[in-house]
Amino acid sequence: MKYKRILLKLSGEALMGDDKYGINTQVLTSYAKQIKEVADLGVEIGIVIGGGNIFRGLSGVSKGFDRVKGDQMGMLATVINSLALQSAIEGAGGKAKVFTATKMEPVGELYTKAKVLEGFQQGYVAIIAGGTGNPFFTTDTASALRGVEIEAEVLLKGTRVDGVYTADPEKDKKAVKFDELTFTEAYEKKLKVMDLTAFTMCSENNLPILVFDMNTLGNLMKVVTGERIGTLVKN
Ligand SMILES: Nc1ncnc2c1ncn2[C@@H]1O[C@H](COP(=O)(O)OP(=O)(O)O)[C@@H](O)[C@H]1O
Ligand SMILES: O=c1ccn([C@@H]2O[C@H](COP(=O)(O)OP(=O)(O)O)[C@@H](O)[C@H]2O)c(=O)[nH]1
Repeated sequence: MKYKRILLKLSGEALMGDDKYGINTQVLTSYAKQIKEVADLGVEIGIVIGGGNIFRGLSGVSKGFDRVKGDQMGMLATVINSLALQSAIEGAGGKAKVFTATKMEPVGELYTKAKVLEGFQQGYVAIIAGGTGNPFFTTDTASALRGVEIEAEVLLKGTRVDGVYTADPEKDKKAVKFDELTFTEAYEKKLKVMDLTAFTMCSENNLPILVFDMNTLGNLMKVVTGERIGTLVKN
């Protein structure tokens, strides 16, 4: 096994699959299955999930919402996705707890590092919901923060592209994939791996990021067992 403790960031937008909005059951089930398989190996898994499939604070602003309210709506959207994922992991026969950045009992327990580590010892996957709890941040930043806090060995960014490219592969067919690069290279080449706040947090705290395609069944297992897929970004 390559990693014993991971922080998995799942994009809310990827959860839509081919739908226009919300949660696609097939994608959700595939995520849950992959997570359960890896948890069964004894890997300790913290998960931060986005909310872009339901609501993004910035898009609220264009509709006339106050930014802070919009961001709070976005953070609540991540809680909705987290509950769906918890339910799907349980449906697949696994064990998962939801922790929230702000008080929300009985929806989830208030997040603390200690509670997450205790959950790991009891064999639970820890879904850490509600972003950072603060507006003007993203779930990328929340995943960097929680990853550093829980002392994960790597931040696995599961998304719908299979790594970091010389340009956005969804827009530029000639883009070439990197197998590995440093934080400095990614920064200088202005490659969109994560937003800069998240990126800096990882770099300063020496938390490597591995970007990989989570929408292909079995990929999470490959990553955790050390098969070289995706792109590794490190110091
Ligand atoms: N240099 C790049 N390498 C890889 N993906 C990129 C790059 N630039 C932009 N992207 C885009 O970033 C997306 C992945 O980021 P992610 O945060 O998971 O998506 P979202 O912002 O939709 O939640 C991809 O769908 C891809 O189109
Ligand atoms: O710490 C956080 C995390 C998220 N958000 C809000 O939640 C929304 C959904 O998160 P994100 O866009 O990161 O989700 P993803 O792109 O991964 O679907 C964001 O647009 C923000 O409005 C926030 O305000 N603070």
